[in-house]
Amino acid sequence: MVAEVSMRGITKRFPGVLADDNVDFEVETGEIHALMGENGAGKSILMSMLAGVYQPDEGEIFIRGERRTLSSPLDAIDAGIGMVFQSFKLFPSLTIAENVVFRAEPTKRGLIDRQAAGRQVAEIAERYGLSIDPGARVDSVPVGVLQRVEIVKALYREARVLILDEPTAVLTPQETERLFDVLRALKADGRTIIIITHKLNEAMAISDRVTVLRDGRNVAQLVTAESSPAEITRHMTGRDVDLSTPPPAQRPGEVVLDVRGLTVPGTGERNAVSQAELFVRAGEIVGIAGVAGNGQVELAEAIIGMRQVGAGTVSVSGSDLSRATIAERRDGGIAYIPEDRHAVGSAGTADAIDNLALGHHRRAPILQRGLLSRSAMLEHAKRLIQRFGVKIAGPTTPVGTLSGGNLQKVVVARELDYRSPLLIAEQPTRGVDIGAIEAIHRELCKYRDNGGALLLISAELSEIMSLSSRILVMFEGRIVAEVPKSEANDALLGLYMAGHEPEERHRPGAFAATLAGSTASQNNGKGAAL
Ligand SMILES: Nc1ncnc2c1ncn2[C@@H]1O[C@H](COP(=O)(O)OP(=O)(O)OP(=O)(O)O)[C@@H](O)[C@H]1O
Repeated sequence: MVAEVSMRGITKRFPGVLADDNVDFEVETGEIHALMGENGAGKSILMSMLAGVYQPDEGEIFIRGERRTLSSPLDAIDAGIGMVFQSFKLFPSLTIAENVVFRAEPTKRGLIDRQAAGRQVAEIAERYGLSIDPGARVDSVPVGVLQRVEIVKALYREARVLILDEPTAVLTPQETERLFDVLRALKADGRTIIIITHKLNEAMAISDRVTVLRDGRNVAQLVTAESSPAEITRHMTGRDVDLSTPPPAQRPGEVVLDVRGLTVPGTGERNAVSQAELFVRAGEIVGIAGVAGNGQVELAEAIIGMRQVGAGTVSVSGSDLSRATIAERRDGGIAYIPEDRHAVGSAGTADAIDNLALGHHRRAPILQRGLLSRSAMLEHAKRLIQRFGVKIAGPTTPVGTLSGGNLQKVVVARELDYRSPLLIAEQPTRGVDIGAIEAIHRELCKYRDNGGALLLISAELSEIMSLSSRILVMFEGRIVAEVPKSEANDALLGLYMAGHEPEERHRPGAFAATLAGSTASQNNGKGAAL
């Protein structure tokens, strides 16, 4: 049988980096094929060559037995290949429908038929259960929706081969299930799916076969049903990885973050965040769960000062920072790992030395007698690159060229190294490989054990449940429930995330009331420590 896709002897070099090294990669028609490997293993670049974004230095590509030169994405689309990338390739000022049909617009009497475009996009979205509003402008919708737009865009072009680069990173468990239903339907239709993923459970659930890349080489091709997560992990990392639940927190200390009555205006009628009340204590991790777009990002941005607040206060370690600038808040003790590591978390054209020094440049040893010390910056960068195992050609490499997971490590390393009393971490392990997730979780727990207060916002319920001692659930801009770790499970959190009324003891504030009560009785009725 002729393979749908056959890449033979593919090599791709960048200055100082051998991204793919003589890779053979084959995918059968109508299969779902998972492409796995650590950050920087060469997965995205290999698939970018199939999508016509990059050209191999050596090797050949055959599509259904025919040798093809894919010099551009248009060539790839012509060959029936569509790719949904990790970083979105959308025009912010255009609508979702305009983005989807861009360069393939339906026309009527020679003019673009906007109505038909909106209708067709809505039809695809509905058919595959991807909820989007075709008329909404791209810059007005949250990151989770953007991912769905990218998926619809590829589906609109009716790709025979659909490549998805970590498509579920921004989806909830329920949305992921729905996407998998879509993928299964596409497969039943005879289409071929290649899914790049770091999630073993996803690969096990959805794929027929798995190819593993390590250091740019194809090290294993496995039939999923005959393999196991442990075997795949060993091929990816060359070692056994400990993914057991990290040890629980010790007794938390004083309140570090205290948010009261925080309201953040939204773009429409509804507030993005309404009357949020929350606190995080020293030595404690508090998780925020919620379907993307329910105010989590706005809440974090309001706390760090990136967003205008309608009402309410934000205090850190007893200081009211509600009117402070971002720089003052950072100096006041807030570190921040933003959801969008490209646009917010890093400067892509700057090198690792500069990116890792950001924020640290106002303090010794990097700031010396009012001047930046380049040698201190270099030492700082080298130390963090080593500690976090960032795969990078050298400290002077622009971080925009790093693989997604490695860029994430740069941002996490920089923010943890502030040793701030409060850390707000949004999706800290999104797109990060298994070994690195283990490392980042270990670092976050170490931060907590050293007395740090961590507000963790994550779409990964398993991550939230394994790290947090309390979980707040956001729905339509409100904190609607508060669940202690001991009572949390997927099903319960899923219900609250979908807006179900919480049980009495999970109502927000119920925990603080218990705490205040017990502290009050311990204090002989002299009042709560909160
Ligand atoms: N434009 C570029 N210039 C220089 N090096 C690059 C460029 N793009 C990628 N690289 C390097 O090529 C290697 C492979 O990158 P690739 O993005 O394929 O990794 P990946 O396996 O997809 O990783 P991740 O899981 O983190 O996304 C990495 O070391 C990366 O830093």
